[in-house]
Amino acid sequence: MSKKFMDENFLLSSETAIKLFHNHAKDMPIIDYHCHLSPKEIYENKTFNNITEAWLYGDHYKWRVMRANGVEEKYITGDASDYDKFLAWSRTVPKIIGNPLYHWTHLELQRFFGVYDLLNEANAPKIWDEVNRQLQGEGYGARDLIIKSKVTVVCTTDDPVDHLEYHGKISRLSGFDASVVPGFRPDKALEINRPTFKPWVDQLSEVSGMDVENYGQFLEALESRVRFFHDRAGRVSDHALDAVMFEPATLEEATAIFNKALREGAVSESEEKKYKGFTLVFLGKLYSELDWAMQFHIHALRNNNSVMFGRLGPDTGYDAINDGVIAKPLAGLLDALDRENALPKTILYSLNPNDNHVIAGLMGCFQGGGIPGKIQFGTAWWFNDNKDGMLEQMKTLANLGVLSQFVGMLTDSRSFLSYTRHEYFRRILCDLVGSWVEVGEAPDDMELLGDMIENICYNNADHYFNFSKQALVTR
Ligand SMILES: O=C(O)[C@@H](O)[C@H](O)[C@H](O)C(=O)CO
Repeated sequence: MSKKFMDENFLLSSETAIKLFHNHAKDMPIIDYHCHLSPKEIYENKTFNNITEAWLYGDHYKWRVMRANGVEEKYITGDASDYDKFLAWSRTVPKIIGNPLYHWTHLELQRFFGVYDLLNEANAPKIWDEVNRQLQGEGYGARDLIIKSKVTVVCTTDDPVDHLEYHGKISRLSGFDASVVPGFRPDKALEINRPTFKPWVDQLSEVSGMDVENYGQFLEALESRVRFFHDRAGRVSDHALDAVMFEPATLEEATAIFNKALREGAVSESEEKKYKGFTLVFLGKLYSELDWAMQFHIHALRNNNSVMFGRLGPDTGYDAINDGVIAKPLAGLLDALDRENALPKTILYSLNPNDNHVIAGLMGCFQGGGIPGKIQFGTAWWFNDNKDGMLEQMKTLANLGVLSQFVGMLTDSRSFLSYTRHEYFRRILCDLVGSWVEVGEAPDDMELLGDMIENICYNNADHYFNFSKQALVTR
């Protein structure tokens, strides 16, 4: 007798797993410590005219499988009607069994709209009408969906030159109990060989109100933005290290490379490694002083389709997994900070699962300071954000580190309906731990295991990030 599709015990294959999920995971709140939601849309409590707006306007995960299913681009990012785009998605969903989007799509229909029908072309008209009726009613604005999902903290991803005006506006809202805090994403300060570098330096000067004519002034202005974010409840940085580039460098070397980049443009690979090495150590020391968590998202191979990059820009479903050597440069970077007693709390993610043991191994080299889980092996990211990837990441972490100190899941999403990814993760986590009990590899001690589950679902992140959970009134 096959198990009912996505019932209340979805992904739970033992009595222990069922008890752990329903009694310890299901009702825990959520700290979404990395996502790409728009602070403006949160402040404006953006509503959605239809499910295409909520589902398909920005989700490159869905765009990617639609293309693979043969859907023409006009029905993905083009000028087709919202209904026709929804129909195209409805035709795609029955074809993506085995892909997490099949589960996420039905979880979102179940949890936010009480719709338990399968999404397919035949049911599409009925689901379109019912879901849109609800979306156009009360309680489906961006902030409503955050509260409905029991989210206490949303950490967005923001450029250092961002004014964070919407974070300030949100913090002054009455009756909205979630905190929306900025995430410091200084990629444009690091990517010295990209065309964005010099224009960004000019922006930094303008926004900071400081002259930036040399590297020392650049670092001062960058520091002023870190402190600007900190004053507005920022406690997390995020770096996309598509390749881990690190070489030790002196201030004089980094200064000369910075000046060369501004004067001549391109610098050599070795110069780029030295510049990034010095600048990342500078920032890491600041993060450590301010007790921030530093995130490294490693090994994305971005914008591989140059034609579509030209048409649609980044984060549009044309990225892939990079490969390369990360162990030695990453070890060098972490050690450079640790030697100065300035290694901050750090979360290491790699898009390449071949790096899992490298990261989990390195993680163990730099724990300490009395901080539980100071160095984290980050949750399964992007192409790994599926049942197999999550299990692989958690088993590797358990085998090489301390799973009980894991800060758990994040959405990394641009959609306000993605919070069911936390439920998906929690079910997988409970089934993994439950499976150990079923075969006698873990004690059937529901108090011990229940605490472990609740900590991974929420409490660890609460302690680790120490976000302010009061609505913040910023200056
Ligand atoms: O670098 C990023 O943060 C983005 O590429 C992001 O990770 C990606 O677009 C995504 O959302 C993966 O889940």
